Amino acid sequence: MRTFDVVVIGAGPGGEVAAGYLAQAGLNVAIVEADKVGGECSFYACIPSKALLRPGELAAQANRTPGVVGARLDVPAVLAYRDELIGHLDDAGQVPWLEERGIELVRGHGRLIGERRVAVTPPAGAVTPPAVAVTQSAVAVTQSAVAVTPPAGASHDGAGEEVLEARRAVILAGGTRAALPAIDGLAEAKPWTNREAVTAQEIPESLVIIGAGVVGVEMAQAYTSLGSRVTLIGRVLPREEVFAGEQVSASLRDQGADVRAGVRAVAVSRTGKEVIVTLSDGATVSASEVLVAAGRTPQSAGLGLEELGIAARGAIGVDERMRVPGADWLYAIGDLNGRALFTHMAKYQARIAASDVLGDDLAVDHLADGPGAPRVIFTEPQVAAVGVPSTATSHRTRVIDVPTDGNAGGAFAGGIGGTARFVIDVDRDVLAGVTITGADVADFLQAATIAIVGEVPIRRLRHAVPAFPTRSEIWLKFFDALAAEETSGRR
Ligand SMILES: Cc1cc2nc3c(=O)[nH]c(=O)nc-3n(C[C@H](O)[C@H](O)[C@H](O)COP(=O)(O)OP(=O)(O)OC[C@H]3O[C@@H](n4cnc5c(N)ncnc54)[C@H](O)[C@@H]3O)c2cc1C
Ligand SMILES: NC(=O)c1ccc[n+]([C@@H]2O[C@H](COP(=O)([O-])OP(=O)(O)OC[C@H]3O[C@@H](n4cnc5c(N)ncnc54)[C@H](O)[C@@H]3O)[C@@H](O)[C@H]2O)c1
Repeated sequence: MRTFDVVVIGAGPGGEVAAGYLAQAGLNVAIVEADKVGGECSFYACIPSKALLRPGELAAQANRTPGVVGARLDVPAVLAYRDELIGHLDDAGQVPWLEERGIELVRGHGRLIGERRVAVTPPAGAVTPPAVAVTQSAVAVTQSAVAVTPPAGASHDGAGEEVLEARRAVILAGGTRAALPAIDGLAEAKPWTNREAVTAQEIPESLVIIGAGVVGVEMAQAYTSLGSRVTLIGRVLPREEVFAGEQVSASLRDQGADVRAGVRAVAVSRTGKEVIVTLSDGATVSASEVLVAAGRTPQSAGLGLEELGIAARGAIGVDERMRVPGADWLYAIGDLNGRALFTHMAKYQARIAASDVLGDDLAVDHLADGPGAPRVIFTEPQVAAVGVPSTATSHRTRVIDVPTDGNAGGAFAGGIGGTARFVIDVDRDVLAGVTITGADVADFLQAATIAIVGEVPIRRLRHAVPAFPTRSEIWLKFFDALAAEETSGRR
């Protein structure tokens, strides 16, 4: 048995940042990873999806710009660029980051076998790694060859397990996998999940997407731009401001996608090369492939939690320090705790958990976590939002909408339009939520996040002057609209 100060299970963005933070503080840290260092984000989620989206976004923007004609995609080159960014599904490029910080990487599946004890089962076929074919699609994904040689001093039981002991804490950071909803025939139809969608080597002639949440709309955007005939099923971005879903739907339709927002998928079947999806209104849609984008399942089963008396179904509940109630040595961060399924929030929670292990207090009264966390959806238009939508707050609010491109800077922005909505908590005189749609609005979000997390009073915020001619003048338009309302209210 080897002993460390902290053992982290899962080397996605959450686990890596927690391990890095603790190692830099001088602690002796092990990180256990069953698949790829870098996690879902690096290989099957954020990075490849954005690599597929960005070229189409740029080409569309260029073609909307007066004086530019004929920008178009070279699809094989887009896929090659994506493959390069995900290291051809080999995590060798990620491991040095751990090594440089002196973090011990232990390959295998980790599970708790007692207080501060983790058993690691080496990956199946660890000595001669097999090629794992993902057969349900045009994709043949070969897992990176990971030879696991037991390190000096390691002790293994008869099943090849190694036991690690943590002096201080265990941090669970195992993330999620795509949920397969109970739709008749879905599993048998071998649907694509996010993994096949973002690693495909061929673009199917047509694609039907079940679920129009974040994964659904981003993949609808990407595959439409890459030449697939896309049908998107489900209410579009139901957790965001209604106008955001409407604008994204309208834009996808303009680009040629078939958006069926009022229905749900109720049955799926595959006949030969065709998948047929039956909708709740009785209609059917056929396509070459079906992508299920209907939410995520936390990877909490098989972690040994039930044996420790901790509920192990679904997301693992945590307090504001990311501690699992009833076990002061155990933390759960990132997607696994279900609070805010974003890479930046996994990394944020990692810093909170690590600082708690170190006895510092980063966690006091923070407003950044949970459903109001900052988020950007990389469609055309992009949707950048932080805090609560106007429909989801119980406070007395006032809503101010201004056009995203209704300022001098917007004249150069590619002509896609969009809306910037500011939701004011009237009693506290602070912003409760901001949603901005439009071309290239992702980086607008941080100003709104600072205003909300900093609880900057609106009367103070008016003195934050945006430069001319920048698109940040949406803030000026917001203050103008607010002043106009106040003036007319006084008359
Ligand atoms: C298609 C798609 C696109 C996305 N795009 C974005 C985006 O643009 N921006 C954004 O902020 N978020 C995005 N997300 C969400 C983002 O991917 C997640 O929020 C993020 O990956 C969560 O990080 P994590 O560290 O919690 O978990 P993960 O990245 O899921 O990593 C968990 C790791 O733990 C390992 N593991 C699990 N259980 C065990 C175990 N028992 N033993 C050992 N190892 C284990 C897994 O193999 C994995 O490597 C996207 C998600 C999807 C599906
Ligand atoms: N840009 C980003 O930051 C980004 C990108 C992708 C994913 N993510 C994260 O990943 C999470 C998971 O994304 P997701 O899209 O899988 O989940 P989601 O929860 O955002 O959306 C899933 C949608 O599928 C719908 N659905 C379920 N069953 C259905 C059916 N039978 N027919 C039609 N619709 C059905 C649900 O009602 C829901 O609206 C997101 O919440 C987000 O936090 C972030």
